[in-house]
Amino acid sequence: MTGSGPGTGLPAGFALPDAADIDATAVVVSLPMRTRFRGITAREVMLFRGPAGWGEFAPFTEYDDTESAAWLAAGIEAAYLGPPPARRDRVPVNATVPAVPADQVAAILARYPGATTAKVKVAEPGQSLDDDVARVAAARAVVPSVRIDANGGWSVREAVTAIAAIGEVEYVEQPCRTVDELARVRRCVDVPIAADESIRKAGDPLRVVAADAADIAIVKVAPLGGMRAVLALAERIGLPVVVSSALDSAVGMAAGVAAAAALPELGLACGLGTGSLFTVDVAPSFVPVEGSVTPRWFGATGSVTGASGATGDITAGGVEIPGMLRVDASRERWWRARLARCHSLLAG
Ligand SMILES: O=C(O)CCC(=O)C1=CC=C[C@@H](O)[C@@H]1C(=O)O
Ligand SMILES: [Mg+2]
Repeated sequence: MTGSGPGTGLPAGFALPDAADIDATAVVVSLPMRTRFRGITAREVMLFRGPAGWGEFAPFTEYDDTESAAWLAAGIEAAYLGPPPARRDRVPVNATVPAVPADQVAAILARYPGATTAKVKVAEPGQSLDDDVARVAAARAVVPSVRIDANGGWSVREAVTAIAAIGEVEYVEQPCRTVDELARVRRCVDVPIAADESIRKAGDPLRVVAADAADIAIVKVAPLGGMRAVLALAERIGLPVVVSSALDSAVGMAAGVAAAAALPELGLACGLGTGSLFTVDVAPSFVPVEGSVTPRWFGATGSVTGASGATGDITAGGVEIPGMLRVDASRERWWRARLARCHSLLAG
């Protein structure tokens, strides 16, 4: 059985491990968050171990199996192949500011020591442009460079108005939902446009280039099918890239940092500092030092304590999962069924 193909990122000829092998070491945890982010206050992730270390399978719960299969490929790549060779030992990261009231921004930025760039969420449903302007201004008061992410929340007209009101930013990420709208906004404003959902959720991630819709590509390891898929896309897309997290645990973050460390060129800060959004993680988070994080891999060496198919603590390869983070039996069954379905899609 091989697992290569579009959207998986696994190399041709790679022997897909059996679902039962993955299931045997799989653990599902729920990481509590300090601040609501993309509508959630706890992040569920499934973790498993292979010969190269830990891998993560954590598509957001509302994602369907077809989209989620790429996330499984990324976890399998991590656990069975490990990281590609690194070209640098420091990866600059941005601070990530959720759609909080402006008076909370400074406290959030304090968790990113030395970061000089903040990515501020805007266009949150139920909030106003004044809220966005105030939040961005609060970030600008602390860091020299601010980028914003609208997650497709604006129409073209709203985007043009909002960008003018918000003022100078490094770039605007996904101002509108579609590629054509991005292209239209890009023609109307001077600020660079970054594509995120238009790449990670697209049938063809290169369409943003053909449509002249973006100046910068946001690339994420899990949705794109793995570290090697990100490197291949970065080579083909011909735009500066920003490797960002998918709200990963420390295990998934290790893959994001490894991909960023392996890129031939990295000129922009990456969105890999979201470990700070969790109150507790499965390993010490990638907390920035002087604005950068250091690649680290959660390997397969050392003893394993604890069993996956039960409650209780598990430690292995630098990962420490306290039993209290593990989900209840019904969530565990849901994740294992999802794993089996996505594995079938990869195998097929
Ligand atoms: O880029 C960052 O600073 C952090 C990552 C981040 O913003 C996201 C992670 C996960 C899901 C997404 O809604 C969100 C994004 O849109 O980029
Ligand atoms: Mg984004």
